Amino acid sequence: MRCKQCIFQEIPSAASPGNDVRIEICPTCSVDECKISSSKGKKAVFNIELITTPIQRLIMECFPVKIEWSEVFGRYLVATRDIQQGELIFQIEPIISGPTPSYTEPEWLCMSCYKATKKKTMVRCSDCQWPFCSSECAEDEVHQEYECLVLTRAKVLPEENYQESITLMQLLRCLLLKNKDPTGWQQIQSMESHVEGRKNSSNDVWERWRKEEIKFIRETLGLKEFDDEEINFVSGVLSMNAFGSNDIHGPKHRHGSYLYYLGAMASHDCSPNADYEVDANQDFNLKASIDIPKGTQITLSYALPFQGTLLRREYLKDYFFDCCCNRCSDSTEFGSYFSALKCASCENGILLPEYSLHEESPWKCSETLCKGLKSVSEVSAHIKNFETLRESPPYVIDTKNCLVNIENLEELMEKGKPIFHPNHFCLMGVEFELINKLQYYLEIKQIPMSWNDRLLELTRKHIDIGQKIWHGWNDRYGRLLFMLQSGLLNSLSTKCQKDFGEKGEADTQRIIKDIMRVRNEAKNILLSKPSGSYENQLGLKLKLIMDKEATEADLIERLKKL
Ligand SMILES: C[S@@+](CC[C@H](N)C(=O)[O-])C[C@H]1O[C@@H](n2cnc3c(N)ncnc32)[C@H](O)[C@@H]1O
Repeated sequence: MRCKQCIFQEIPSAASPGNDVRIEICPTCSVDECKISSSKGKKAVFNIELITTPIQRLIMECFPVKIEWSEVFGRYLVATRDIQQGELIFQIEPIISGPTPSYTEPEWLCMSCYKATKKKTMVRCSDCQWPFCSSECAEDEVHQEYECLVLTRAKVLPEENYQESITLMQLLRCLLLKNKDPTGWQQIQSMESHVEGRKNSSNDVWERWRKEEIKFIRETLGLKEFDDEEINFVSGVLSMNAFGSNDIHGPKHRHGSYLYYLGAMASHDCSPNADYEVDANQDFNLKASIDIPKGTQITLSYALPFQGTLLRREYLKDYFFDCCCNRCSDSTEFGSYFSALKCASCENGILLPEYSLHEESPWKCSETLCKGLKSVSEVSAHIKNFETLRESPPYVIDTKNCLVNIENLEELMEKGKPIFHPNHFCLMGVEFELINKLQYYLEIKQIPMSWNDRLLELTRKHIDIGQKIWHGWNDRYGRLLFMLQSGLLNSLSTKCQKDFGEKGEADTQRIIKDIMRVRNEAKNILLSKPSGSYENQLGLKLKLIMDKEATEADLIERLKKL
């Protein structure tokens, strides 16, 4: 039997027969007796066999997480030792993965890597005719061993109902685990599926979808061995536990969905202390965004951290819990005022919910003498109206004419300013788009000084507010630091042309120090991202620059030559 914590140490003990063994801890790890119990209140057992396979590739001697259980969270991950910011906590292989439909890509997806594949150049499976982007991908064993035979036998071609079939492909693969991979199947059986919650939900989308799934598996594919309940359960597991590939900025986005046993144990927090990446091998990499002390719960964000509390909590209802994390409990969201509105009844007041965890709470003005008040539906309507405006011409992204876009984005923000606090997520969402546009102009060296100043102003603001709501290392923070250093460098090169070595020298030295500091942090964050991702490419670019300009003196030399 292996140690529950580090997984690697064999424990000399008489394991009880069957799969469920009492948890034992090796002397290296020795901590208190584990208190894991199942959510259904069964006795405290944990099937260690279930987690040995996916983590064989772990290189750590002592495993840095353990699973605990509470009434509120169900099972969750806890740090078994201090974990450092940026550290890879663990890396695991998926139980199973599958494609997810893409509403942005007009092409089909490769059944192996899930990237969009051009119909002209794709390779079809010689048996079932489903698409692959290359002959290498067409060798995919999962496809051959799992759905290929079923699709061939049922004569289901990609040409027919492609969107529906592709949406259900991972469900099919999961169900086929039952015979193909009993360990994976057992892992799935232990996962949260909220079957009852989905059944009783007032949202009739679940019900309609449930019928579609059953029809596809049992009728279209003829797999009568799976009954409604089983299909329902596995579908719930996928909805609650699967991870999307988060490489949306990469050169070729994978439209994939991945199920990981230990990954699925991470609980949610709107200001999480960890982040994940699905790497090129489809492995799940859990990384610490901040220092995580021993005994702390390790959390991910299931919702978008760059949305306000109302929207995040609404989204999390699909996971069947009301989020009560520290960020949701604090109406100011750690002093960021990310959801705050301006009071319409006085000059300086801001509107915030009186009771932040209470859905129907009125939003009240912060000024003691002001009676300014809005209902939650009025607040939601403001957000909805602004989002609708943002998605309508001329404010939608116009890739052909970026110049108009910058002016339009500024104009859109002007429209929101009378309603929202300057740090409101609606305004900051538009600002972030603006930052990216300005950065584009900076890269092609067509940025006037006034735009560079705007880029610096916005980047600093987004770093400051972003770190309040999502502390530490994350993709957005890394990208913002990259933009900040290039904006600073640009301002310095213009400044140097004017007064290098004269009255502005102290100022120049300060900016140079700033650039070196920002570059170092940006490089560390960006290079920790999976190779091939947009962030990693930025990191490599920065590394090249930093190799040439390793010291402040190198940077000054370069500036002098400009
Ligand atoms: C991906 S699973 C996490 C593992 C799950 N707790 C288990 O025991 O299998 C997601 C589910 O965990 C629970 N959960 C996660 N984070 C939570 C939180 N912050 N508050 C309450 N429940 C949470 C919810 O039931 C949610 O649907």
